[in-house]
Amino acid sequence: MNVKIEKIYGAVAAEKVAALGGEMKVANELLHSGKGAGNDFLGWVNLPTQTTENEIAEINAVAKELAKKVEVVVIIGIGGSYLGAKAVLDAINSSFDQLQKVRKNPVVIFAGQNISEDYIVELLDTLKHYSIGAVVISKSGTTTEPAIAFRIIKEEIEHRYGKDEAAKRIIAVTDKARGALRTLATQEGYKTFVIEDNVGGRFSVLTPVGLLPLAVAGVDIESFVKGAQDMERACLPEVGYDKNPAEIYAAARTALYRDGKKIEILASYEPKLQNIGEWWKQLYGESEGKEGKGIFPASVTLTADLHSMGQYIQDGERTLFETVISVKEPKSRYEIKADAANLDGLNFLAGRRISEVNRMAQLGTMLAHVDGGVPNIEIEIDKIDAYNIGGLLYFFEKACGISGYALGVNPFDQPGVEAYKKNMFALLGKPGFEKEGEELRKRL
Ligand SMILES: O=P(O)(O)OC[C@H]1O[C@H](O)[C@H](O)[C@@H](O)[C@@H]1O
Repeated sequence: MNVKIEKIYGAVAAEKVAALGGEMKVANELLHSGKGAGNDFLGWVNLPTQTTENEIAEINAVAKELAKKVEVVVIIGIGGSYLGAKAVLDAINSSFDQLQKVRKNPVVIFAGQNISEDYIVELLDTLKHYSIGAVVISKSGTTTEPAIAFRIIKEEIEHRYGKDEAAKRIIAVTDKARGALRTLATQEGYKTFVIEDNVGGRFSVLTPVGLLPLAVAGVDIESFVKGAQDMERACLPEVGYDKNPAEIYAAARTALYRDGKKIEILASYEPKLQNIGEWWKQLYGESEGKEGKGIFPASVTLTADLHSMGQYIQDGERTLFETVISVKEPKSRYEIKADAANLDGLNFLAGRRISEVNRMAQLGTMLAHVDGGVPNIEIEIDKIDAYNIGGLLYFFEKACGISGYALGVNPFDQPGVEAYKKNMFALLGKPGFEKEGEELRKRL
């Protein structure tokens, strides 16, 4: 991985960014010494190198067992219990995975990430035609959205296969002792995997939360973890600032934020990485957005969004900066052909690869945005595969911890998320919320 920050120097001087190196180092050291805020949630820091071959083998074995039985696996979860697996799966699988006629692995789909009645009914209707299983994921075991979806999918599986067989088609990933899902899993005899207490949801993609769904879908989780392990080593505080990708990225975005750039747009020219953006938004949004502070994380997929958001990025409020995930080499190869009529005038591209056109679009856009007052950070990965994506996600986690400490917040809590939950329960008349419900209804 290469983190290139030269294209921000027009907005903040190189010396100003470099001067933050020491501060980033201190923040990075805090993540390892455990002396910073939220230090009971630092289990993710050394997680990749602590993951054993046995743990990976067990996840693969359980996934294989389930995959043998079913055509479709419904992964139920929300937030950190959903976005990581979704992001990696989309990045690694064929863009048209669900249309493959010959398949080695079950189709993996997601539920519990919304409360849409239409979504659930359409899901149940579709599942009728397939042999199904489920992986239910909730760290707390009490989150409403996945709990509702699981209640419904569990009933469907039990109805179709009976309780005993259902217990073989359902796997739970949750807290080791607490929460309704743990109680239920024990009672029903589900196979379970544990999310350790010291790993927060948005930092849990390298635990069974991410690894199990990925294994079910046939992703090489060994390489995924290996990529994260190598990145863990590359981002250690012992690695000098100049060579430390997480510290460099954290310094660049911190410098820009302090200089008035309040919005970071994560961009990619590979549509498969779109959901990496969604995962990244939770990671940075929940970690930094508190106490009236924090960079607002947004994302775009280019070139598609150049035809929608491009205008704003080029000419709108100058509070933006852009971080581009660029990919050195595509997996495939396709050359544009010559056309005798050349009505579209594109024969000048004949014999050239589509990726070359994409590359020039990327380079041209970067310069246009920089000229328009949008500083650019480039995060370059070699290719989109399990190894490189594992590394990319760990890199973002590490840089997030460092940035959060530099911002002066606890990057590992999310107190603000409770506000909507309280109101929803009150409006739904949950026992214990009667008075709040009455007050809220008056305001509607
Ligand atoms: O895994 P769960 O406990 O179900 O939590 C799922 C998600 O919902 C919460 O409200 C938090 O804001 C997220 O950080 C978390 O990832």
